[in-house]
Amino acid sequence: MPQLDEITGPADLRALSGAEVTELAAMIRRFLVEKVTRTGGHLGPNLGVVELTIALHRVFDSPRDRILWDTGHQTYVHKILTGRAAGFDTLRRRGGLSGYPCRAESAHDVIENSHASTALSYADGLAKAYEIQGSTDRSVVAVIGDGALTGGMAWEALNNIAAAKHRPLVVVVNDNGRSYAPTVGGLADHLAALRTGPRADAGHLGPRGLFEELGLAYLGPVDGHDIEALESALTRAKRLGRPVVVHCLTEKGRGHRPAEQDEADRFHAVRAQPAAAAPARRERPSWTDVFGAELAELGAERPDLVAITAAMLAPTGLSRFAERHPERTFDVGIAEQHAVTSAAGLALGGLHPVVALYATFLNRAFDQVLMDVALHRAPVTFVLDRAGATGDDGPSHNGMWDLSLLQLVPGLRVAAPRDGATLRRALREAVAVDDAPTVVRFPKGSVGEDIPALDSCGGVDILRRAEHPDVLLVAVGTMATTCLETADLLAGHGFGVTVVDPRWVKPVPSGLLELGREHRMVATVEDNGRVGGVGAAVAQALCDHGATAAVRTFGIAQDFPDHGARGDVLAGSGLTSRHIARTLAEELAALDAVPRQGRPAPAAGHPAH
Ligand SMILES: Cc1ncc(C[n+]2csc(CCOP(=O)(O)OP(=O)(O)O)c2C)c(N)n1
Ligand SMILES: CC(=O)[C@@H](O)[C@H](O)COP(=O)(O)O
Ligand SMILES: [Mg+2]
Repeated sequence: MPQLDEITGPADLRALSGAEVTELAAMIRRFLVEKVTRTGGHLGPNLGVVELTIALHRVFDSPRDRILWDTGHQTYVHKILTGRAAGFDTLRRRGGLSGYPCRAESAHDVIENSHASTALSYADGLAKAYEIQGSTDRSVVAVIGDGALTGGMAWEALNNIAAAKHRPLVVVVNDNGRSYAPTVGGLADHLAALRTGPRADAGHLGPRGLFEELGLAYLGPVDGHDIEALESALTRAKRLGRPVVVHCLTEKGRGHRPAEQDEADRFHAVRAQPAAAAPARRERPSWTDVFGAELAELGAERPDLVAITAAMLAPTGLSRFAERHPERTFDVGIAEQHAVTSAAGLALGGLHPVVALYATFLNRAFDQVLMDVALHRAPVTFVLDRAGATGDDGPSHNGMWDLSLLQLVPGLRVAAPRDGATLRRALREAVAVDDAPTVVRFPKGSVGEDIPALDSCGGVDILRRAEHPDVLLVAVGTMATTCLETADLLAGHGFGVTVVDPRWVKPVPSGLLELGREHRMVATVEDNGRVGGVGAAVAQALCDHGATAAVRTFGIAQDFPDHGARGDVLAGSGLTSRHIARTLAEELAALDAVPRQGRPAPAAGHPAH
C-alpha cells in the first residue's frame, strides 16, 4: 500500500485491492484536511471528489486519455494521484504548487483557466481532434460540477456533443447540489429529480431526463463515494462508444465534520492559518463587507434597487442585502452573461440593478455590457470585487482586465475608490445615475484607513500638494497608498509630487487635464493591466487637450502572472513605491538637463542611482 508521496501516477492505483482503495481514500482525506487547513484553498470541493478521482484514474489511462476538470479548483486529489503530494506545503504559494491544473506541473493537467463552464467545450474540441487524427483509442472525460453546469457555455457544448452520437465523450456531472450555496434554478431541480431515480449501480440506465432527451446516454445517479459503483459506471461509459453523461452524487466537504456541517459553503475555500508566531492582527473590514453594508442601507432607501449574483451571493457581499430584501435579490447561477442582460431587462423595466461579480468574471460578459446595457444607456451598476491583482488563485483570477475592457464602452462610467469612505460615496453616486451604466471596482482583502483629501479640483481629490510641480501622480483606487509612499521617496530627493485620486476614472475628469498642464510629468498608477487601462486613457486625453507634460503609466504587465500573493503580482510588475520612485526619478533627471532654478541638483543616493 503506497504512501501518498510514493504515488508517482495512476498506474500505482490499478493494482490496489478494494480495501486498499478505501484506505487510500481515507489517507487522502486526512492529508487534505491537514495540508489545506494550513495553506488555505478549496478544501470542501476536493473532499467531495476523493473517490471519484480515484475511480477516474483507475478506469481511464491519463495522460493518454484526457481528464478535464471544469473550473479546476477540485483537482487536489488529481494532483496527489499524479505524483504531486510532496508539493502541498507550497500550495498556492509563488513558485509552489498551483491550486488549479497547471501544464508546467504535469502532463496529466489540461485546462489552466479557472473560469467555470468551459470544460465541455474543451472536451468537444479534443474529441474532434482525436477523431480527425484517427486516435480513436483515446478517451476524453470532462468532469463538471452542478454549479458549472448552470453556465451557458456548458449547454452550447452539450448541444454539439449530443449531436455527434458517433463520437465517444464522457461527461461526468459531479453533483453535490452546491456551488457555494445550494445551486439554484430549473436545472438544479431537474438534477434533484434525477437523484431520486433508480441507481445506475444496478447496471441499468437511469430515468429518462434532460440529457437523454438531448440524445446523450445517461448513466446514473451513481453514488459518488462508492468506488466500486463509480468504476462500474465509468467502465460502462468508457465502452459505450457514444457521448454519455455519468451523473455522480457527491457531498462537498465529505469526511470532515466541520465542513459537512457548514451550511454557508461547506468549506468551499478556506483561508490559510496565520503562522503561529504571527501577531494577532486587528481585523479591518474587507472591501466586500463595506460594500455589502452600504448596499443593504441603500436597499432600504431605494425600493428600485435589485441585486444580482452569479452563484456568489456571500463572496460578493450581497448577504445582508438578501437578508433584508430577499424579494429583490436574484442568484442566476454561474451565468454572468445572463446576469448582465437580465439586469438590462430589469433596468428597462424601471428598476436599478446592482450586479455584483468578481472583476475577472465580467470578462465573459463584455458583449452583454456593451450591447445589452450600454447601447441602451441602461442604469445598471456593476460592482466588481477582486479587482486588480488577487494572486492566490492564479492567472485567470486576477481582476486585471476590467479597466481596460471598460474603456471601450461608450457612456459607461467607472469609479475606483481608494478606501471605505470613497467606496460608500462611489456606490451612492453610481446608483444615482439613471441614464448610463456605472461600475465600482475594488480589490480583494481589507480596506486600509481612510485617506482624506486636502482639496479637490474638477472632480479630482488632491491627496498631496507639491511645492514644485515636477510630477502629477495619479492614483487609481487602492494604489493611493503606494503613490503617497512614492511621493515621500521622491520628495526626499528634491522632486515635487502632487498626488491625486480622480475617484471616477472614466470618463477622464477635467480636473486631471487642468492639473496635468501645471506639471512637467504626469504618471498614473493602477492595479489593472497597463495596456489600455486608465493610464492610457489619461495619456490620450492629455494629448487630445494639448498638454505637453511627459506621461508615464504604471500597471500590471500584459502577461498571465503566476499564482502567488497579491504583493508578488504587484511587485512583479513594478507596482511598488520604490520601483515607481526610481523610474520617475530617472525620467525626471533625463528631462531636467539644466539644473533647476533655486534647487540643488539631485543628491547622491538619489533613487535614480
Ligand atoms: C465564470 C466563473 N464564475 C464564477 C466562478 C467562481 N466559482 C468558482 S467555483 C464556483 C462554484 C462551482 O460549483 P460547482 O461547479 O458545482 O463545483 P463544486 O465547487 O461544487 O465542486 C464558483 C461560482 C468561476 N470560477 N468562474
Ligand atoms: C474557484 C473560484 O473561482 C473561487 O472559489 C475563487 O477561488 C474564490 O476566490 P476568493 O477566495 O478570492 O473568494
Ligand atoms: Mg457543486
